[in-house]
Amino acid sequence: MTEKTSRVSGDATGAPVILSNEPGSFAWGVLAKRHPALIQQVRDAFPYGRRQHEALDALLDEIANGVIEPLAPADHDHERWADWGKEYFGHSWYDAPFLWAEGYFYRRLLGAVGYFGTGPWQGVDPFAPFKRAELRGEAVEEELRALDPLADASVEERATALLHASLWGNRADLGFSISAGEPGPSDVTTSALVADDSATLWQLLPAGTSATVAVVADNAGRELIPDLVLIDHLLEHGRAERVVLHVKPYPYYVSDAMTADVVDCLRRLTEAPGEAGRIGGRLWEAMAAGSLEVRTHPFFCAPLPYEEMPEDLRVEFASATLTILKGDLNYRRLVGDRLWHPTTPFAERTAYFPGAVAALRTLKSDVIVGLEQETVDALELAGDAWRTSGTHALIQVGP
Ligand SMILES: O=P(O)(O)OC[C@@]1(O)O[C@H](CO)[C@@H](O)[C@@H]1O
Repeated sequence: MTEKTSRVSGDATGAPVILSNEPGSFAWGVLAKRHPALIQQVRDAFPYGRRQHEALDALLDEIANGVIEPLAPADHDHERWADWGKEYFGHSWYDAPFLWAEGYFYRRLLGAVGYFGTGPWQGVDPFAPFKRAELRGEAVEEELRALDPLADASVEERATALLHASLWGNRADLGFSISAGEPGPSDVTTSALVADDSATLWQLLPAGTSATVAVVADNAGRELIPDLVLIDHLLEHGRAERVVLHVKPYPYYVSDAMTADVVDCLRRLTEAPGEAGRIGGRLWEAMAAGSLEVRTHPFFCAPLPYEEMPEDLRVEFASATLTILKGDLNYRRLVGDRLWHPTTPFAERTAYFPGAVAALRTLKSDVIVGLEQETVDALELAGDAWRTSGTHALIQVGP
């Protein structure tokens, strides 16, 4: 890693929890630079009134100069956050665990713009303009056109291409592009995979069985479209009889998908010509038939690792043949947001998971497990910020 590693706090597991208090570290940069830039983008995208601008100013000031304040007692989720944040309120944002601080930042941002209030801005997604622009953009257009030649490829080639499209779709996250610039769509290849358990993934889903696959979505738009195309492939080729797509209950981490985003993506697909339109039509029917179902749960916006998932979600994942977790944040929550030794076995970190789980993730934060030592050595030798720059990806299956 050429970047400074985040300062951390250790405990009995031996692997330190990532904090944001080391200037120059990735986590510090997210709080000190990415979040203020995001607030500016949101201000520019909406004609907010004075109340919202003042609340956003206060949030910026609190993060830069103050201490973490709790939610107002009248807020609907005050009690939940009072519990999750009791150790951190009254301390600097930079000294709280990075995972917690980011989750709470998004909750406070939504509060500041009136998302949870009773006024006219209730339910207005502050990130919707960015998501919409992406969905209407040339990159999506091109990606949809690229589905046409794939229709003639062999089933195996198609399966691999669609799995990789879903994987690399994770690179196109809007929060990431705030600090990293627009990712180039075609400058990455499978050789950038630092771990590849795709053979195991396909073995878990042999054609013709009655598998249920849970897909825990990450970003909308350029990530969700290839996720949906992969889901269509699983259903169409009998690798799954039923797919449950889990999305966020409210706007989160800039471009995370909610039900409204699934609807927008399905419309985008159905309105497209050629193969994309046919896939969109099939998915629309799958929704009506119940073989594709969208669900959400408050835990998806909780600042907690999956190890602490509630019982109803545990039962849900236990009943799936395979749960596919998309993206960097889900990975951090799956293995724990800590500086593990990179060769710590993925199976060890996911042993608590109630069923088979696959992570499809481009690397956009310091957390990593399950690598071979020679892979780590080669990555370190290359000298770039391989853990955080989104140039590398992984497919890992456990436990
Ligand atoms: O979960 P995603 O969309 O793949 O990534 C989320 C992300 O952009 O947000 C965090 C920093 O804000 C990082 O963990 C990661 O880079």
